Amino acid sequence: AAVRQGIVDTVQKAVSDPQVKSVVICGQNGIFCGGADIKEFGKDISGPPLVPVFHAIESADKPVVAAIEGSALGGGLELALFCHYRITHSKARLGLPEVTLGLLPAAGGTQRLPRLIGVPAALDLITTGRHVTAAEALKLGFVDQVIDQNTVEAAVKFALSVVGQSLESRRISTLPCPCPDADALFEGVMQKVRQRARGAIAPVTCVQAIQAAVTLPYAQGMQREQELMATLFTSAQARALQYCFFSQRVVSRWSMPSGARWDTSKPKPVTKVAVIGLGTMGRGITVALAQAGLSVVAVETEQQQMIAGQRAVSDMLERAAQRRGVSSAVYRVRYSMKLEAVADVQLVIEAVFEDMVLKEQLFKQLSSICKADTLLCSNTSALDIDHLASQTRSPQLVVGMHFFAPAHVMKLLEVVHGPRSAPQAVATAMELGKRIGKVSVAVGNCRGFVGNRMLMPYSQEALFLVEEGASPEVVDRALEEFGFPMGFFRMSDLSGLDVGWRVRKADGLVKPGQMSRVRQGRRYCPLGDLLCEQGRFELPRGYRARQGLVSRRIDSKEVLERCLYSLINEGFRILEDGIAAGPEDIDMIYVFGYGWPRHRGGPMFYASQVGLDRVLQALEHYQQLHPDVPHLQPSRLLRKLVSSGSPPIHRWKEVIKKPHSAL
Ligand SMILES: CCCCCCCCCCCCC/C=C/C(=O)SCCNC(=O)CCNC(=O)[C@H](O)C(C)(C)COP(=O)(O)OP(=O)(O)OC[C@H]1O[C@@H](n2cnc3c(N)ncnc32)[C@H](O)[C@@H]1OP(=O)(O)O
Repeated sequence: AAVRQGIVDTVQKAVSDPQVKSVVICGQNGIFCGGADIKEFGKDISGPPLVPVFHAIESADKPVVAAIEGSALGGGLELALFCHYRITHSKARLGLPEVTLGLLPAAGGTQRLPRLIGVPAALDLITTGRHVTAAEALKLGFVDQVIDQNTVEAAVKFALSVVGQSLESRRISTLPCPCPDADALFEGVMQKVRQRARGAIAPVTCVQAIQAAVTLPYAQGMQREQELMATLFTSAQARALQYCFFSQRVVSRWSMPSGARWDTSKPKPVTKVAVIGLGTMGRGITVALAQAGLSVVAVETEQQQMIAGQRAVSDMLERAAQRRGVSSAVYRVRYSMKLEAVADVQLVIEAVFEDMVLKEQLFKQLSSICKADTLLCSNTSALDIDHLASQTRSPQLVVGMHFFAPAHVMKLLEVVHGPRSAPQAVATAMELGKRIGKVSVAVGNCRGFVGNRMLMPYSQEALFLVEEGASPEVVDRALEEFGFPMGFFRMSDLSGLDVGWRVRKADGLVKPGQMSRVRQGRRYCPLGDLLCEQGRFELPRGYRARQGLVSRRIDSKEVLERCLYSLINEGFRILEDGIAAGPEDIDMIYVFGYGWPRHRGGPMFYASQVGLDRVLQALEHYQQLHPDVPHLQPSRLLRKLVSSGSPPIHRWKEVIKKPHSAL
């Protein structure tokens, strides 16, 4: 509000003072403007409206120049688009990212950008919200000059040089908005956006607003923009997306149950890293590290795997180099078939087959080969980090670094601390994650950590629903309509049914050829095992008949409640156990690692929006119907939160109080 008031007062003064011949608008400390303060959005917005004063800038009879350094995003770029000229530093980033916050650029962005750069380019920028470089902005035509020197000085010089020149063609509101074949264009774009948006309303509303720029005169288009913004501004999706924006930053300020924190633990410098194992995960991890400029030693002891792995890594790096317009020689990867090659690295990431005995041996060997202060990390997706640590001479230097496939693409990294992991080891892994562009979340050590632990009840419910009569398609359709890119069954098919089968075997749950539906004292569905054993895909009907199960009609409400609420319930247990520091950590893991739709904020945020009492009631209802399913038993924390009046999510920590490690 204070910035808006400052802009209004100063612009009015500058425009009306006859002694002022031209005006330059710049930001402080090398940043033009990151846009509206998102924290103001939840409340009643105070301070003056900006659009009228922005129009006063455009209609001024003296040149107004934006000097853009750092960022010009959202309302910041919209302000610049009202200026007559835009001079930009080469390192600046520009964009209209409102769609990522569940909004649209409502200070004229949807009406003015298409007039300046054409409808197709504006549609791309506004519906994706992507940031562009100054060079791309120049090419697209929404900045006038890109410079490497002092931007404000250059803008002042320029502003003085154009005093007295006609400003007619510089007023974007007066430009036409031509769009040949508009109907076909918008129909095609709308279809594409709907498909990509998976239920998010903001991208679709952005398209409607841009369409108004084509079909309506400027003033009416501006009014339509306001009306459409009003439908988004207080929406649940906007709240969820803005929660995600802040949560992504909250999780970087990690803490451990011991009290160790991000701001009191200093990471160790890391320049040279080793990756052990060149399977799918090892390849992706090697590429991610090399792309971030680290020197990587990739070790694989099996010759065929080494040949295939080396080729795959080289291909990926070659493509990355082409995209960046550099030679692939900038990437430093050395390959070796001997473990001794890791002797001088500062950090090792083990990515061998998911087998505890194999990993135990490897950690023992690494502990004797590596320097005493080398950090030893495991990419295991579920195994006990503390047990691996106990194989080494420095257990405090062992942490989990759980990547998600494909590791050079997926944004999530779970950094797993065991009870003995030193804060510095966690700080180093978190810092490395940040350096390679990951959203890193620090979590405690338990079976499956956070993400996979919560996936267990979710996947079991999906299978139980099929036992009871739902087809895999019905389950997947409900989950995909909710916003997941893939339902449980499609996801399992893609990642390989044998992956889960191997985990269940290791847990002693698989009894080949046996149909028993109770294992280890609880309900179990052997369908997945039977599929793997027999290689069959049309199994459920015959299976139900053999088991004497009577099929019933299952609707998408039940699919969602049973799959999602049981996953959420496990999330509450994770919070109770101190495995995750807060609900934001769980939510970012699900948004960045498991395809949870971002516009629904993550499972814990979703629970808070549905209403904790409703989640509790539904769990109680299903638990009565299925008393042999322990994961439907509502967690203590959920009950405690409901009996504390279901506080908003940012106040859950007060109810959780002192977290403790279960181990
Ligand atoms: C002068 C014009 C103002 C416009 C005012 C408009 C008033 C509203 C009426 C009209 C409505 C028009 C519609 C306009 C809507 C918008 O403008 S929505 C906002 C659009 N902008 C963004 O989405 C930018 C978001 N921020 C970023 O992308 C990045 O933060 C950055 C700016 C590129 C900087 O990145 P980096 O250097 O990596 O720092 P970070 O760690 O990300 O951020 C530092 C801290 O700043 C907080 N923060 C950043 N942006 C905002 C923001 N827009 N609002 C509130 N807070 C923000 C961020 O949370 C960090 O905080 P801490 O975690 O506490 O350190």
